[in-house]
Amino acid sequence: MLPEVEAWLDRRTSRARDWDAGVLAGDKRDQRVTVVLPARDESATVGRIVTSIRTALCEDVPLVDEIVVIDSRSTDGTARVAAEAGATVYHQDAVRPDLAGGEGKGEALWKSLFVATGDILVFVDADLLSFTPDYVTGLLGPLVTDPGVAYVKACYDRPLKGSPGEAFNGGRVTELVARPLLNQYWPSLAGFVQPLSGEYAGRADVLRRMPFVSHYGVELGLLVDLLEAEGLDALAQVDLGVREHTNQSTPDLGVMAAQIQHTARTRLVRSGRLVEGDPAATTLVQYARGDTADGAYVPYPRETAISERPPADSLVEPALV
Ligand SMILES: O=c1ccn([C@@H]2O[C@H](COP(=O)(O)OP(=O)(O)O)[C@@H](O)[C@H]2O)c(=O)[nH]1
Ligand SMILES: O=C(O)[C@@H](COP(=O)(O)O)O[C@H]1O[C@H](CO)[C@@H](O)[C@H](O)[C@H]1O
Repeated sequence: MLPEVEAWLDRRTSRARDWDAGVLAGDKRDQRVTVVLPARDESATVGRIVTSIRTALCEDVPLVDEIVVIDSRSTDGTARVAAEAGATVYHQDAVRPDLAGGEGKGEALWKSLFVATGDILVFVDADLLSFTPDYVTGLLGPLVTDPGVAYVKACYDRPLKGSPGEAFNGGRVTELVARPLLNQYWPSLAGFVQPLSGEYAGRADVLRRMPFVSHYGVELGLLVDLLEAEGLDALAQVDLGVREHTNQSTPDLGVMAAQIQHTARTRLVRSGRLVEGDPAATTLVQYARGDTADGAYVPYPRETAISERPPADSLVEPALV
């Protein structure tokens, strides 16, 4: 491990219990805080998370000023559930409709930059099964108290359903793809225990200067780009204990893995560390047994291409007509 990473781990790692919501509510002064939940078909979990944030961190303690849910083309009533729980809900395609064409989680997060009013934005996945308000309090701690911190990632144990005791059985793409890639090409980021964690927070003005990769490339893209733009010491992590969420299937994580590999490749090419000859293929052929009598395998081509939205600040707001 690089000496700078060892020093960073010591200096820039804290724990949720180090931070008190009431104290931070006072310390934040006139800074507004928005919690953003990107949600695609999360009606089973989004309501409890929004209610938990609203009651504990808006009503009981005035730490959070706004809860935004970006409805990411849900078909299960997510928007209604989130609104009934007290969130302000925006459909991702209804935000800046003049900017059509983005896809996936990264698009939902990028669109939140055009509607969230916070000076500090906290991103929380809407499929969490273990959410508690100190997830938000912990992520806010370093940002509210240290102007030198621009971005904070959660870290936690990630047990996988069916293997509750194993802290790192979950985060399969992290362990099999992202962590190896980061250690090979961005060893300064080796101190992040959960580089793909879906809970993180940042200063809105900094995030508005960053490009957002589409789909599931957004977390790796932001981490690598923020390292370059802001430097390692502007980044921090907070130990939130344990995180459980609705896990995707392994084939679906294969698509996620390919999107993350594409994201890493674009950054390596952009920085001149990799010369791209023929462009990488973006079709991932997966397999399943067909329903024919002989049960032969059937190929399932999956699209893994990523795209990238420019920094929000680089776009001129549409003229008011
Ligand atoms: O097109 C998408 C895909 C995902 N998500 C949300 O992004 C978060 C993380 O996605 P997911 O749970 O699919 O990823 P995982 O946690 O399984 O890696 C969840 O709140 C999803 O609802 C989204 O808003 N739009
Ligand atoms: O960390 C991971 O390997 C993946 C999959 O986690 P699991 O193996 O389902 O626990 O989950 C994360 O990665 C996504 C891509 O960055 C994020 O968008 C998710 O929020 C995060 O849960």
